Amino acid sequence: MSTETKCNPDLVRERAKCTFDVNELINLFYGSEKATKERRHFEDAVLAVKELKDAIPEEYLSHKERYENGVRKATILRDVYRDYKAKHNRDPPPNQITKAVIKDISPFLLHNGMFVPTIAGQGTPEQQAEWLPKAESMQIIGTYAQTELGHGSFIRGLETIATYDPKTEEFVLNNPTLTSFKWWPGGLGSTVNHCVVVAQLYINGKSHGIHPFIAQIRDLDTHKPLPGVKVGEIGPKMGFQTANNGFLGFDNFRIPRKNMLMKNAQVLKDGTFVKGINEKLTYGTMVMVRVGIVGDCSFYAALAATIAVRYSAVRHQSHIKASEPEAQILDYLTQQHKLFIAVASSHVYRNAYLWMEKMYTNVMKELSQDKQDNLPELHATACCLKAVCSRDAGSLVEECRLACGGHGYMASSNLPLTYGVTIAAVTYEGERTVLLLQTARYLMKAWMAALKGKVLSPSVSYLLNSLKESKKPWQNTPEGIVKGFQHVSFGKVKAAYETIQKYMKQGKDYEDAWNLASVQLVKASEAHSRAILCEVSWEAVCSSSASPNLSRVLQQLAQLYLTYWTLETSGDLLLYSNITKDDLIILRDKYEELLVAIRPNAVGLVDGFDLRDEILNSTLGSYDGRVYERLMEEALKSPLNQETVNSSFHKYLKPMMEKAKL
Ligand SMILES: CCCCCCCC/C=C\CCCCCCCCCCCCC/C=C/C(=O)SCCNC(=O)CCNC(=O)[C@H](O)C(C)(C)COP(=O)(O)OP(=O)(O)OC[C@H]1O[C@@H](n2cnc3c(N)ncnc32)[C@H](O)[C@@H]1OP(=O)(O)O
Ligand SMILES: Cc1cc2nc3c(=O)[nH]c(=O)nc-3n(C[C@H](O)[C@H](O)[C@H](O)COP(=O)(O)OP(=O)(O)OC[C@H]3O[C@@H](n4cnc5c(N)ncnc54)[C@H](O)[C@@H]3O)c2cc1C
Repeated sequence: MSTETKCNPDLVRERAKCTFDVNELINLFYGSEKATKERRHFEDAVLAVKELKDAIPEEYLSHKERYENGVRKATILRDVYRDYKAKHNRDPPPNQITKAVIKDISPFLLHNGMFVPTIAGQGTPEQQAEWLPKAESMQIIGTYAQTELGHGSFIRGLETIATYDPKTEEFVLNNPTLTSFKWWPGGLGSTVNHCVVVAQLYINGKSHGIHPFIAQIRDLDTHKPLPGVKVGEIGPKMGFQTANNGFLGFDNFRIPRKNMLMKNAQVLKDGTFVKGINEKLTYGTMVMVRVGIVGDCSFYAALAATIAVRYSAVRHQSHIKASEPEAQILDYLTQQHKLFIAVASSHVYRNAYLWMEKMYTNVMKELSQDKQDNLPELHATACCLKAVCSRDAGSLVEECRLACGGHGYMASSNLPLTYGVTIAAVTYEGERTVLLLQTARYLMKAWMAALKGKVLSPSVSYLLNSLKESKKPWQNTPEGIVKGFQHVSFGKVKAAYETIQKYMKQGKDYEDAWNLASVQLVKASEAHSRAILCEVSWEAVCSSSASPNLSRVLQQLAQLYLTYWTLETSGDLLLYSNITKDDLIILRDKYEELLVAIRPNAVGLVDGFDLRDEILNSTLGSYDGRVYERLMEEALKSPLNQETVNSSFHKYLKPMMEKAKL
């Protein structure tokens, strides 16, 4: 981090006010002092590579140049990872340094994030032995090709066909229609030479559902598409410009039988199909990534909050009191209301991610012992938390951007790009509504089990408790608020269930009744997620090992999250819990008190995310607060500023002005 001496004086004053040890917060957030040291050490190693520094901001590059620069840097970054592993005999620690290098999304994201994990999770030991060493060492580069032009959410409807030919012991891949073309996979455009293709399996004319296959699509030497492969890039998007998303179609393209990933289901040489123990295990990589996305949401909220809080400490505009100098905009309570929820939410998502990671690891362990009892709970929880955290994080990033006024609209603030990338997570890895409806299926089942008095899984056990105990008087404590959110979820689950029953009594079948109740079902899933986020984050704060000074601030942040959402969803609480108008007024006052209490620590709190200037990549958010200098320095990099008079003057403006004289 830069030294205090070069800092904007407002930031120096803010840091002096902080009531806790920022290093303690950093170590707590990242797990330990050792984890912080190792992460910083690795980040240093990456940032020391001169070739990874961009000469000019990426926004000035063409689409093609931007991609090529992305690939160039991704390959260098890959070398740094490899060297670290060779030297330390372990992978680099979790870090976000890719953001400092690639800025947008790496063309290797899908290779590391889904191609390798799918081979590891869906391949037999023999298949893993064959593919993993090549993939991990980057002898081959892959992606995860599932979504098609016509189908993304409903994957049973995928149209890519893999027909088994027992004579040659091969699968024949075909994309018979335009809508069957793969569309979206990252890296597919021009980067990868392999992919996991999710396709409908046909044996002797019989369909056996969707399965993952490994296909080599480009020649390893020339990189040309292999015969029978039509592949390309899908063009510019809201973000993800360097992710190199692509399309792909096969025309009678043959792959060996061993290329079907057969950990779950198998096709024997003679074409016998052996079903797996649970066909949904084929969806395993998506579950893992959904858990990871909750962690990503923590990062994006932290990044946007760091930029906006530091900027708000430096920026002065208008007066709170006419007699005083122009105020730091961070002193306006409305600004605190916009920003502190982003700081608090980052901690909430982080705790939820750690909680989900544990659940995921346990279920994977159980699955390896053929125990599937807790898989539905994992799937349902990953779906709703991914859906709610990504949407909320997108809104928080946008709010932080808006909170930076006009400068937040500058690409150099890094907030527009961050918004584009964060909001993508609402759609990828399962569209929000679709995932919330998956959780709703689970909630309806849990509700029916609760009605029968059965024991429920831990994450939904509150439904049974709420059913058994009549509503107790509202308590304006964090624990009381958590209970309140559980009552809301309980009430919404019950109402959605009863709505389905109502439509069925009117003669509708279950599917139509489900569709008619689906707005309520989505809301029930959201309420369930909110109850989990509140409970998990409050418990994490209460059981943390933080010192009293830090603990006080972390509790304030967690309470801010609880109170913010109580006030945001007061209508629901009035409907489904025993909260009263008076309680809400007390909580409104409490919320204002929390904003005021957090205010002196605002800069310390974002320093506690320990995001380096290179990761922030923002004129507004640097540690030293040299906002205006950086804005001007960045503006001067514009190619339009490299010449005094642009040729368009002579070509267009002057002729126009001269014509106007006639
Ligand atoms: C400062 C802060 C620092 C913080 C630092 C934090 C660091 C931590 C971060 C990360 C950690 C690392 C983790 C790794 C992350 C790596 C990320 C990199 C990758 C990013 C990728 C971005 C690019 C995007 C890729 C993609 O989008 S790939 C394509 C994704 N596609 C989808 O998601 C499709 C969505 N659709 C579906 O999943 C399904 O179609 C469906 C909606 C689930 C429906 O399926 P269907 O077969 O039709 O089932 P149903 O009939 O509806 O249900 C039947 C039954 O099955 C159950 N079910 C369904 N799915 C599952 C499942 N997965 N598991 C178990 N069970 C399942 C369902 O519940 C039903 O059950 P019941 O019948 O009992 O109700
Ligand atoms: C940036 C980005 C990167 C991606 N990367 C990859 C990748 O690497 N590999 C890959 O395979 N895919 C990738 N995808 C594709 C992504 O997984 C899909 O876009 C996503 O799963 C949503 O599917 P869809 O586009 O078909 O949306 P649709 O399902 O068509 O959604 C459109 C609307 O229909 C609604 N809808 C659909 N079904 C239902 C239903 N059953 N009930 C109620 N409403 C419904 C949705 O809620 C939504 O409002 C990526 C997408 C993006 C945006």
